[in-house]
Amino acid sequence: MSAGSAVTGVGSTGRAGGGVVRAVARRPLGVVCVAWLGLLVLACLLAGWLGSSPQEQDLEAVYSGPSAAHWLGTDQLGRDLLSRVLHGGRVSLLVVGVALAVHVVLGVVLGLVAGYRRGLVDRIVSRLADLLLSAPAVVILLVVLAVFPHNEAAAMTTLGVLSSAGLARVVRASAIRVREEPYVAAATVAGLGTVRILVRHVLPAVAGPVISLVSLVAGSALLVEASLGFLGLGTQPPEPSWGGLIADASQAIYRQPWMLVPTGGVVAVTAVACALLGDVVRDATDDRATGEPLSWRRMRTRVVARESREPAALCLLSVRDLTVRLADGTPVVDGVDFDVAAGQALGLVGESGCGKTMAVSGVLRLLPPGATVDAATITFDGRETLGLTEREMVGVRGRGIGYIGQDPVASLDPLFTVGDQLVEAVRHHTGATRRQARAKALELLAAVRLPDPAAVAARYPHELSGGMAQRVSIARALAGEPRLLIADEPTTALDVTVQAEILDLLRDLRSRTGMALVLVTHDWGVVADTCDTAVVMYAGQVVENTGVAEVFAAPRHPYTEALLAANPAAAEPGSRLPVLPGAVPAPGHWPTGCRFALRCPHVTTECVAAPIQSTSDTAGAVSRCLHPRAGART
Ligand SMILES: Nc1ncnc2c1ncn2[C@@H]1O[C@H](COP(=O)(O)OP(=O)(O)OP(=O)(O)O)[C@@H](O)[C@H]1O
Repeated sequence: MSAGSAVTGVGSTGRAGGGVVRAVARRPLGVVCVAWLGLLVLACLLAGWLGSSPQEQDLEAVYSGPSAAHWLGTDQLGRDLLSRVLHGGRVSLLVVGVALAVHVVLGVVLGLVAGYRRGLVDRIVSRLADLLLSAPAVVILLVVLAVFPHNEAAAMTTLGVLSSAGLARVVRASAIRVREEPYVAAATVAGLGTVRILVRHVLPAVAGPVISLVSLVAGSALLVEASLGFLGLGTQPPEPSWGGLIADASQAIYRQPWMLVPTGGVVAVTAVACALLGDVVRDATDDRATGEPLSWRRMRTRVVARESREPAALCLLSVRDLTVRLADGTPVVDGVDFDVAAGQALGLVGESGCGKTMAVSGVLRLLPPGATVDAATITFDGRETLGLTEREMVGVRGRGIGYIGQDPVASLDPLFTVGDQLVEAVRHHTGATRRQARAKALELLAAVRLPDPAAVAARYPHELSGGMAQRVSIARALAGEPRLLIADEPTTALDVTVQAEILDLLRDLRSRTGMALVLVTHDWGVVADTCDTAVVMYAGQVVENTGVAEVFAAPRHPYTEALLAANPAAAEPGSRLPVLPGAVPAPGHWPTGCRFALRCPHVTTECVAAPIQSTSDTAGAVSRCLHPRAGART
């Protein structure tokens, strides 16, 4: 996805992120519906002050039509209909509120948990939802009312439970979509716990569908309540309820047909207003769903520790024999070893599809659903991470290892301002008060060289340029003061000038904070300028691991040599750009022997006969080649 399209896609999301309320307020129909419902609720709440008592009888004026004394007329006992409609509304709206509260709490909690956690929880919730949706609601309501006669609260609670299944399904579907958004992955990498991510990032993003469906259910619940009252199963006379008033009016249909207008009218108009509001909210929030999910996802990764192999002593991060398999068992990273010392910068280099992203994702344990991580060891800061639970990994990510990705705008939650997101990260990592976190957030924005931090903090992600957004995501990654920052092609989506600024910033931060850096890139210029060590990957394997000066002076592996020769930055002006012919074999189609053999000008029969093992020279430089290039030390 180009930077431009990313900004556009997130921009539309961000616009709606200003709030469902603002989106609805821009639609006249929405304003009318909200105004009607708001006024009605207010009038019902103030019924005691607005009209006479609902039981006060005026036997001189039974069945009267609208008049100055009785704006909506009177009933069979001369009681004021306006007063009875408003007092009846209190009862009806209260029990509808009970149904909605149960509906929302159950539906949202079950839907969020099922959609976000997936697996067994999802299957259980889905089956439960199927069961509730197939249950005959009317029969169950009648049974409940038989057990609890005239208890509308019990009936409405049951209705809330039965209808929550539909909401749970809608929320589940939204949560599945939202959890694949890069900003949710970024929040996970920043070390935020599940509940916090659900409440802070997923819940606001599913607010649109939830409000839309709840409005529709409110209309239905109102009709059910009115029907129960009409059938005499609900609130009993002389206490007014909307259903009871309609029943009274229907009995006087020949004597005073007008009575049906205010009693039936208020129910009909309110139910229609709820339904229309649901439609308006759905239309207003539809464009919120347009953010394209990227490949980074929140995942439950199965981790397998192989037979022990010693991690490198004194290394901040030590990875041995890291293998990552997709859900179908296809390996995409195969036996990768590398070490990062404290304060060191390591460049992970290779063509697209070589497994660089998957290797760092394996370390962070953030992989596509169903993927597995096998390794002999992944030690961070002296601690083996393979045995850590997901909860313990949350502590490692963010505070121990920060992460910034390729698409900075997409990694920020479009629903919150930059300031909110930084304050959240700082508070999460440091436990600071809101005020302290705010001050720290501004410091971080200044540290990543953003002019006028206060103004930037007030902006939404879609109001930032790509370079600004990347600085913000670096600031957020720094909130936990990580000892290691993994930057996965952090400048891919940026133009050349901004690329240089961001790399300069990373170098500066590294020298100021002593933070180690793993930089995933395919740009040798970036490696030369920023890194101490180069790890070259090809078809899921490390084919060369050596110091940066050494790799430029004497590459050992023919792939490294070819990759360096194809570096456009080293091309002579006016000459044809060098290219590396052929393509990286796809995972699942790796040859048995040397994986570079098909593209290698030095290939021999023994290269293709059996897998090639890594060897290291006296200085510790590693290569995976039977015929290392001239100049290589032995
Ligand atoms: N979610 C996924 N599902 C299936 N295959 C995937 C997924 N993500 C990556 N792959 C495959 O895994 C292999 C390694 O991908 P990876 O993204 O790690 O490569 P990379 O070297 O980082 O490339 P790039 O520079 O393009 O990001 C590729 O063949 C890719 O197609």
